[in-house]
Amino acid sequence: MTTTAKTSSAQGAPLSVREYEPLARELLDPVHHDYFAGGAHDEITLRANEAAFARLALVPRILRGRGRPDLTTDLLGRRTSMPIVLAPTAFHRLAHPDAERATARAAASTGAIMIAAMLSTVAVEEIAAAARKTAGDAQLWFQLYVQRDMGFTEALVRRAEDAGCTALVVTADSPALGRHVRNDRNDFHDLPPGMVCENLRSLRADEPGHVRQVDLSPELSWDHVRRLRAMTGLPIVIKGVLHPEDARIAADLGMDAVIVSNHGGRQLDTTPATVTQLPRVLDAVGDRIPVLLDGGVRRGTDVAKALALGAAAVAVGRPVVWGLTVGGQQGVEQVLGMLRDELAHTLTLCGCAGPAELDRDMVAREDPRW
Ligand SMILES: Cc1cc2nc3c(=O)[nH]c(=O)nc-3n(C[C@H](O)[C@H](O)[C@H](O)COP(=O)(O)O)c2cc1C
Ligand SMILES: CCCCC(=O)C(=O)O
Repeated sequence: MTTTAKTSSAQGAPLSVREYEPLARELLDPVHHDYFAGGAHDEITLRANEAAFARLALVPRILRGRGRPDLTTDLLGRRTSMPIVLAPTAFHRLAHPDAERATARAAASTGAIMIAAMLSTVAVEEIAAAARKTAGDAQLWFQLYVQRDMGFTEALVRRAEDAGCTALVVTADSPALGRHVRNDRNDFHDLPPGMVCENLRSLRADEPGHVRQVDLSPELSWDHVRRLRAMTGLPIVIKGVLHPEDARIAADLGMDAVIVSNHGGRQLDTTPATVTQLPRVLDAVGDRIPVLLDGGVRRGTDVAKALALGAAAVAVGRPVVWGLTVGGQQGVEQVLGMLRDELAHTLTLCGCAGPAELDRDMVAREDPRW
């Protein structure tokens, strides 16, 4: 095998997930690229998420004769093809005209769970229809920013239920919108003409689905979540957990899972990298409810590290947007396929028959003094 081949995207098809980013950047309006790529304030957390994975080392086991790994995973009582979920990301029409429909088809054809964003540019019913047409058993979770107007929140929940979504993902790290220097500089605060948040459309003429209609409020509390719990039989996942105590409260209130997330570094800057905070959250609730993680997952080895520490699954945000931008449905399929194949390869090299065979002893922290 030669080792001269350049892996740069200029040489042909991308060979790694990261190689999709510069390709997407070439295609996107620079203002929209900044929106997708950016993080809050100094983007310290944005960088920290990826850097923390690089500081962890995998310690493989040898000669265990495990054969080819099986990636199938149970999440919230249902089987999924792999422990890699599509994180909710808003505004897919900025990336590709097929928008969330393409993402949903790609997730469905890969057998992966898509978390549809409340702020999607295609209505949840249409996203669900696209997914189901591709695979009858496609699983869609619905991400919700709980609105203080609980009547409106309930209307959204009913739409998600009626569309066949099988879980609600409540984003809890956004009592205010993160400040993005890039968006401020670009004066990007709403969608361009002709695009709206389809799930926010209402019959009122002054509410045609503008981003500014979204209520991100510091008044939101566990009380709202309790009311949501009483409102629906769907499993509820709390996204944006960093403090172990919050994970404990979520479990006490009957939540079905939590996602350790700092919103991809887009909310409070200087929060810890998610993978460094994961063990603390797992120590608090890991034996009670599944703990997922997102932020900075770019390689199968990153997935394996999070799983080895005890995550039930990971979610990916920006890589999906890059794939969508570059190739619509096919681009997202390629990105998901790469992560799946890299995870399978990593498990093989670690001597594991499946994600469940990874354990904490197989991850070591690289000591920077060595
Ligand atoms: C462009 C973009 C839009 C996002 N929109 C949402 C959203 O509407 N709701 C939400 O809960 N999280 C949103 N997120 C956060 C993601 O769900 C996820 O936490 C984050 O992207 C994970 O980090 P990663 O991009 O490094 O994979 C968004 C992230 C990005 C990059
Ligand atoms: C009001 C836009 C919020 C979408 C979002 O969550 C993000 O861009 O991170």
